[in-house]
Amino acid sequence: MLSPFVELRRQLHQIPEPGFQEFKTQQLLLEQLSKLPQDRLTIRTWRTGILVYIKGLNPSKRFGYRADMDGLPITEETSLPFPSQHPGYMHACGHDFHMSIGMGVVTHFVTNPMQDDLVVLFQPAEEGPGGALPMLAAEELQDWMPDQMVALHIAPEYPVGTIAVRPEILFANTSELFIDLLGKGGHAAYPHQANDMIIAATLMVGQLQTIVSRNVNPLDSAVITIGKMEAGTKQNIIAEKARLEGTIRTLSAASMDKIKGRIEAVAAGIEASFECQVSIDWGSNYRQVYNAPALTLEFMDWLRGRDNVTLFECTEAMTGEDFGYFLEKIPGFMFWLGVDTPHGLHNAKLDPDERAIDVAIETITAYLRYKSS
Ligand SMILES: CC(=O)N[C@@H](CCC[C@H](N)C(=O)O)C(=O)O
Repeated sequence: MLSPFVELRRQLHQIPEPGFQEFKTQQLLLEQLSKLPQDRLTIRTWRTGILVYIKGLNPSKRFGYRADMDGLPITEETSLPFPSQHPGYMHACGHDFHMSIGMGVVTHFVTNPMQDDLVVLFQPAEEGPGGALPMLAAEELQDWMPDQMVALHIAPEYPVGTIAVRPEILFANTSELFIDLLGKGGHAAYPHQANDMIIAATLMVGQLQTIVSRNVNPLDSAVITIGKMEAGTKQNIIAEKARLEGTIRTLSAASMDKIKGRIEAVAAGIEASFECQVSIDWGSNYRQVYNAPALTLEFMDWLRGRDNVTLFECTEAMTGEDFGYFLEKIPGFMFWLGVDTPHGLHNAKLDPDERAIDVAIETITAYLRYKSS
């Protein structure tokens, strides 16, 4: 028999939706919540997100667990019997896991309350444009603000039963990057009468790749990835426009500022040499995920005494997470949950091991009960 939370994960897996369009996801979660005993439960919605309050027995503080909700624009290539029913979208970053674990935590505490209160936040739009910052500012959260936050992220590279974490920085600062190049289109046979934005954009991609290697201190990790490039309309027309879409990752805020300055300088150079216009949009920016040192070390010590999990002290990762905004305001931490699959995050074949769902629910509920006693 499948655990109800594995079953829920499979239902969620079939309905991945873009950020702030998680309508079916919200409805499914609300339906699940309505089946639970209601005496300790208060539910609020905010945009496509959900805030769930579970009253404790004799509360003196309020804990928070956050699960992100959105899917990614990826066409699923798994051979799962419950694939995405939304063409071109997939839960390829584990948010289906994060939500079903969140529901497992809610279900546990409505039937076995702890001393303290708990707020479980189902947060939209983690992949972009970022739901954490506006959710933190939402009226619906102000009188429910937790005193401590916990969140997790699935980790394909670790076996089931592994929890990987570290104090201080876990994930990088991020900035999206959208670059539009506007030149002059023309006939393929008359390049001297046009400004070809395919040539300008490809040169720009090459120049962007020199920034990390030449301008950033090698001891301070940074990444610039261009993940999408669009240009042109037909094989014999010189492209008037090109667009590059990417992301910047840095461990330090200073490197982020420096990289942005260098990108502007590269753009000015391309404008001068191609007599074109280059405009840059930094999209959404996420703060680093900074795990509160004392709480994280205490969690790690507590994990060492558990026999259903193995603790691994990991290094920082260049992934980003808008949970960093929660940790900027509220002490807490994020950890990696091992789900043992050869395919990485954002891969069309990602197939995390569902046994990790119960491991996570058990670990989070036991930890919160320990903290609440
Ligand atoms: C855990 C994870 O994969 N998070 C995403 C966050 C994306 C932030 C933003 N859209 C960007 O691309 O900068 C990641 O790609 O790390």
